[in-house]
Amino acid sequence: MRPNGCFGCGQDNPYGLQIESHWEGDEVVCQWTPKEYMIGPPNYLYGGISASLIDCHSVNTALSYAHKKVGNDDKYDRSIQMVTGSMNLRYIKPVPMREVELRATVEKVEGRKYFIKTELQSDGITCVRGDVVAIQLKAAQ
Ligand SMILES: CCCCCCCC(=O)SCCNC(=O)CCNC(=O)[C@H](O)C(C)(C)COP(=O)(O)OP(=O)(O)OC[C@H]1O[C@@H](n2cnc3c(N)ncnc32)[C@H](O)[C@@H]1OP(=O)(O)O
Repeated sequence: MRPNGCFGCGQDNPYGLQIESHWEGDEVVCQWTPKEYMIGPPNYLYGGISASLIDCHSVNTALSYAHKKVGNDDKYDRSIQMVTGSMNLRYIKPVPMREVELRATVEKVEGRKYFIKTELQSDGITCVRGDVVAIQLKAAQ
């Protein structure tokens, strides 16, 4: 989707995280590498960055799923808009300052609410687990 200034996924935001999420079977996956200034505790990623990664990846999963539901797999429809309604995170292990992988699944959809489960992994080990409710905006329906 262009133009896109979103801090999480916007390719047009030079200060953002610029994540790229794609389907892999029933999961939406993203590989991403932190910049050195995104550090929190010594040698580990700042927790707020993990939160932002999970937030944006989850909302984009819901957004893409909503497109698929109406048979639109490849073209961004600006009338379908999502925001984060709530997000619950469990920080299980500190996240090393190297490539991470995000893996999201759509757990269920209730009306305009999309329940997304996302794991942030490092070397295949789950470090942060997120439960996100993305809400489709009314005006977009
Ligand atoms: C380009 C890619 C975009 C990526 C975006 C990255 C993620 C973001 O940063 S989004 C920004 C952060 N989020 C926000 O600013 C959202 C602010 N909140 C709002 O705008 C509104 O409260 C909004 C849209 C969530 C809900 O408002 P509204 O559409 O009027 O909802 P409403 O009619 O009251 O409720 C609809 C349903 O959602 C539920 N709901 C409402 N708010 C929440 C919430 N915060 N958490 C969970 N469920 C909620 C309601 O219970 C209701 O459920 P049900 O139908 O079962 O009764």
